[in-house]
Amino acid sequence: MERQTPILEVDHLTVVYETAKGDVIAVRDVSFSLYPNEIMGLIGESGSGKSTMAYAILRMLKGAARVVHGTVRILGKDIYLLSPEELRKFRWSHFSMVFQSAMNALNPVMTVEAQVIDTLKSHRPHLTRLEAKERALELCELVRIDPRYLKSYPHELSGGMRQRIVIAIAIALEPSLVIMDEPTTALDVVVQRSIMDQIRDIQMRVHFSILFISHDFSLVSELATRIAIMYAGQIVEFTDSHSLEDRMSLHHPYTEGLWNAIPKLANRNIVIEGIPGGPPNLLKLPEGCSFHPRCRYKSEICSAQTPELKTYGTYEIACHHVLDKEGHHD
Ligand SMILES: Nc1ncnc2c1ncn2[C@@H]1O[C@H](COP(=O)(O)OP(=O)(O)OP(=O)(O)O)[C@@H](O)[C@H]1O
Repeated sequence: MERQTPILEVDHLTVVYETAKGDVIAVRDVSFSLYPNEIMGLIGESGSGKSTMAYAILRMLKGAARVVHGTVRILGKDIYLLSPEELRKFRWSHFSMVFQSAMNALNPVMTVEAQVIDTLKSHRPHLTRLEAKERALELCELVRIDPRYLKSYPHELSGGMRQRIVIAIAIALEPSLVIMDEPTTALDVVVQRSIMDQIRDIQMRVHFSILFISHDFSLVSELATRIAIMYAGQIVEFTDSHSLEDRMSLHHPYTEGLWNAIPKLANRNIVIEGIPGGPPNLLKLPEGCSFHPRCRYKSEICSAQTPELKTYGTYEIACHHVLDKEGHHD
């Protein structure tokens, strides 16, 4: 299939937190592209650098965090070369975001309708109030919220409804890219499921690309077609979600560990295996492959040489043993 021009291009991105103890390299030389209408998942354990990468892409890093290398292009524009005013115009119109905490994203002293209209009018000043109100109604329909809630304040809505409103605001200006960072994590499982279904439904109706960040592998594998697996600031694998289960032996050992840690309904008696050990200290990564101290397949080369991402069919995997680890399976 011939690929279109990417919506998002991340090229050799490296982000550090400058701390008294030294630079914490939270994102290390990450490159990938996201294409029109594509939903790409980004998963990894807590502390692997997912949120830092999201904030870097959005040019929203704060405090001690710095992009020290690499570029981020959205619709071909290097967003770090935009002036603050250009960035303000570009954000929401071309890319937007949905974070975990809807409560923090919404203004507690404005009605939902005022907030939707505010976003619309600040980027499309020529819209009349009536047109903005009509668009707010349309958006309500899209996220399946009864329009009467437009007159409510955020605290009057449930967590799931608030998150739907945040999604409505994120897509209000028809951006090409929406970055979602754990958008359902704060919600209970039933609401989480309904929001996931809705995200898929909205994306099919209005078409935009999504970078969906989560630590929940099963959630991501249901939504995304392509998945990036992040470990200690690096992408160690790009995989497609269709054949995940069938070909588990042909994945990075970390991917295998994350997958095996998911409770499977069909196999209730199976003991869930976690990944031994914990994430490495980002101030001082292990030599060679940073996953090797936790890896059951490791050999001498793993502590001596950093594996590069290599292509295996539709996958890219950074592991010295991906082809021979099959024989190690119990
Ligand atoms: N302000 C900071 N100063 C120093 N290090 C930080 C700072 N914020 C984050 N880090 C470090 O950067 C690394 C990446 O953090 P990040 O929050 O991006 O990971 P994450 O994968 O999104 O984790 P989570 O799922 O818990 O949000 C972590 O090891 C974290 O300790």
